[in-house]
This record gives sequence, structure tokens and C-alpha cells, in this order.
Amino acid sequence: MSERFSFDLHARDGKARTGVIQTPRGAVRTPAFMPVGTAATVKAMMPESVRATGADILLGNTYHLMLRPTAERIDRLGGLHKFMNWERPILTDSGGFQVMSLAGLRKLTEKGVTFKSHIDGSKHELTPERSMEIQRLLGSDIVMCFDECPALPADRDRIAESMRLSMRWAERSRAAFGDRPGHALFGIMQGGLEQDLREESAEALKAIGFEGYAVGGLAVGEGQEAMFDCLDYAPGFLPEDKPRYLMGVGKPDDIVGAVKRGIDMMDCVLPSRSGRTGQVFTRHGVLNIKNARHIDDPRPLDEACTCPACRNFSRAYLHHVFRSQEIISSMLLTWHNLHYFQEIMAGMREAIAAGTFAAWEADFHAGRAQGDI
Ligand SMILES: Nc1nc2c(CCc3ccccc3)c3nc[nH]c3cc2c(=O)[nH]1
Repeated sequence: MSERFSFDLHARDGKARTGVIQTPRGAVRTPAFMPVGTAATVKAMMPESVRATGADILLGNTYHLMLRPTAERIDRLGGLHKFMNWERPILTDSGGFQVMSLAGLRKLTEKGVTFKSHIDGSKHELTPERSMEIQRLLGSDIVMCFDECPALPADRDRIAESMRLSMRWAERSRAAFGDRPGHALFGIMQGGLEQDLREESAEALKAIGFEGYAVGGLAVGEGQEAMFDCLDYAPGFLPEDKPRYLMGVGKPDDIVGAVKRGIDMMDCVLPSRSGRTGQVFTRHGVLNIKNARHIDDPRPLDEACTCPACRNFSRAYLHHVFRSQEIISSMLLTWHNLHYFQEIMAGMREAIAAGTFAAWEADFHAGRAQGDI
């Protein structure tokens, strides 16, 4: 274990990179996929099961945890790692994104955001300073700046104004974060789909200086083509020697396309949330287990998969427990999807190290039949 936070780049293949983020709580192999544990749990998964899928780090959510059970209570109980029994690294979002998508009666000013809890209607305020305090109380290893992510579509002036507010909040986040050896503060680049605004945001963040840099403001409905167009230039505006985190992405082909364009870390609720709706990701494409065609199928979801769902159960069984709304359905499908997403990451790390990323990517796309699998 290292006593400090560092990023070692081991190999590149085109724009794709592979390396290791060292933290006092353990190493994070990059490119990394980070499961989302919003309310101090990756839904339907025990922490040791999340680790068994290959995850080195998971995500927590300032917005949810500040409302319930509150950051102060988690701090009194020993911090988020102890509270949720996950002793490896945790990254927490700063809360602003979730306020704008979940809370009611929001008021945005230069100071921050006031809002009413979606749980009980109580009034709350989030500012850069309060967000840093909450993430410190949680014990987060990687802290995200407090930012504003504008809903798309938005006109250029709105995006520019929002980005410049986020840069002023990044300055305040840096000042409030203080000196926390072994912990990291990541800046978040904004600027919508405007190349010049993205560059202005990156320059502002580099002038402040962060241990890592996120590409924010994407995966908000712009679509894959627009996202990739932005990723064709945005990561390149960020420091070469620091981790680059693309927030909220994504489907398997989004993830591969992002790594190909120089992204090192990603998060998405997709594998866990869709598992609970019966959606299953495999190397041959996507299927939904609730479809009647699985009712007598003795085969596993994916013959080549080594996860507990594929090793021990048939599609017929998984169809049955999904239809019967049995709890084990969410457990097995979530485990399978997270396992498959980590398999994609492991495959890319190996291919980049071997200089065979293009061949790996071609094989990845070739395996994904269209339609029923
Ligand atoms: N702070 C912030 N978060 C974002 C998230 C949530 C990621 C997250 C982190 C940790 C836990 C849950 C979610 C986004 N999700 C999709 N697009 C996103 C954009 C942003 C963004 O611009 N800023």
C-alpha cells in the first residue's frame, strides 16, 4: 500500500492508455470501470461480490448520503469504508449533478445550490465548501469538485456561463479541500459540445492544479456520436500524466470508444440498474431474460462466462426467478453484468499493454450479433 496518491502510466496504444492509480487503500488498474454504490451499497451485491467481479474502486454519492443517513452520522460510525464494509478506494461525486436531476425546488446562485430533499422535502444547501466537508466526513479517497452540469440541449451562452461558474467553484473546491495526503481532488471539465469552451475549461483547471481530471457534461442525452466527437479532442486538453475520468459512461461500446480516445476511468449505473430490469450484457450482444423465448432454454446466459450466474444457472431458471420477482434474480443478473463489464476492462488493459488494442476492438465489435442471442 502506498501512503500517497499517484498515477503510473505503463503503456499506450494509440490514444488508449493503461496504468495504475496507487492510493493508501489499494491500487486501481486503468482503464477502470467503477460500479456505482449510490446509497452505500452496490444494489443487490455484497461488497465481497463486487470485489469478485474485478472492481478495484466503487462510487458513492454525496447527494444521497447527505440526505440519508447524513455525512455526520457516517463519520461518527467510522466513515463510509467501514460503514459499507468496502476497504478499497471509494470515489464520491460532489452532489451538484444529482441535485439537478433528483431534488425539488432548486435555487442556483453564485454561492451554491439550495434544494428540497426528494426523500422528505427538507431544505438543504450545497456549496463547494459544504461538498468538500461532506466528502471529507465520508472519508472519500477521490473527491470530485462541486460543479454545475447544464442540461442539454442548451445554447452556447448558457453553456459558457455554466462552465465559468463551475471553474469558480473548482477554485473554491480546491481551497476548501485543504491538504489531505493520500487523498485526491479531481477537477471536472465542462463546456458542453463546444470545443473552444472545453479548452477554456481545461486551461482553467490546469491553472488550479488537480490530482486527476474528469470530463463532465456528457452522457446527458447528447448521443454516442456527439459524445465521441467531443472525446476526439477533450481528453487531449488534459494533462497526459494524470488520470482522466469520463463521468456517467456507459454502454459497453461507449466504454470501448472512450478508452480508445484516451479515457482512464468510467462509471455507470447501467450494468447494475439494467440487471434489475432483466437486461443482460454478453460478448454476443444484449438480451432480456424476461422474454418468453428463454422459458425452456437450458443454456447459460453466456457459455464463455465464468460468473456464478453462468456457471450455476440456466436461462430457464433466470427467466423463472425474474418473472417471479425473486430477489436472487437481481443478485445474479447484477453480478453477471458487473462481471462482464470488468471483463471488457481487463481485456482492454491487456490489449493496450500488448499493443493489440485495434485487434481487440475489432474482435469486440465482431462478436456482437444483432438481434436475439
Ligand atoms: N459532478 C458531475 N457528475 C456527473 C455525473 C454523475 C456521475 C456519478 C458519480 C458518482 C456517483 C454517481 C454518479 C454524470 N453522469 C452522467 N453524466 C454526468 C455528468 C456529471 C458532471 O458533469 N458532473
